[in-house]
Amino acid sequence: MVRAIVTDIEGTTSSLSFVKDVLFPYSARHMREFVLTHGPQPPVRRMLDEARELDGGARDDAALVDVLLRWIQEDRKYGPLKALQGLMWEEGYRRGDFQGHVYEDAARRLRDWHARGLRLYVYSSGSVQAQVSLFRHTPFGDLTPLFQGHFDTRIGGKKEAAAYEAIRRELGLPAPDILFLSDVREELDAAATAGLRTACLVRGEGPEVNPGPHPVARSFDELAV
Ligand SMILES: CSCCC(=O)C(=O)COP(=O)(O)O
Ligand SMILES: [Mg+2]
Repeated sequence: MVRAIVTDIEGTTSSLSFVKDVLFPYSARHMREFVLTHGPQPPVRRMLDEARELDGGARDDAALVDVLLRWIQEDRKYGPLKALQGLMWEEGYRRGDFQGHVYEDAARRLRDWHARGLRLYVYSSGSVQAQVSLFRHTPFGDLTPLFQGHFDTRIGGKKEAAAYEAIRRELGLPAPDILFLSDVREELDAAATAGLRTACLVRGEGPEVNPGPHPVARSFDELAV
């Protein structure tokens, strides 16, 4: 029996184009000014130092911004980049520059599952802060009360079975009681290796999705939960 659902965001609850065409360009446009303005603040400084370490070069902030902009273009899922983006996006949501895109079927079924007592979690490469901001500012209102917890890549990479084992331990449930939803075959393979149930969302947006052996759903309405 499914007792908990862990969901990906991009391509699953939310459209690829919102992330690629709204969020990523927004963070690219604001990166330089954000680093100059907030760089001296200790939490931002730590993120910048981590980014510098990852890049391997002792660069100044101006050069580091160029590295961060390249990482955005290359869709790198690096922790410090994701943490910086999360802070910038929170400003964007607060200013009303955009709202968090969530498919109508996802918002409705998440509410339904929550009302039925299922435990709901998010696992995304976006930072926990970015996840909370997105679900707090949706056209369907604040969806954050639906979730019992959030995971980002601090628990491990989304294509690594160990990350799903760690999530299972955190949830304290047998693996077959947990359903993981994603639009990426390798993420689903990793979750299945850890013993979780899986379903592949095929939203019909972007490149063709190869679901492999995973059950396919075109929307949350097609999930048998
Ligand atoms: C929290 S929304 C932004 C998601 C993001 O930054 C990203 O790289 C997409 O990651 P996902 O694991 O949701 O595919
Ligand atoms: Mg995804």
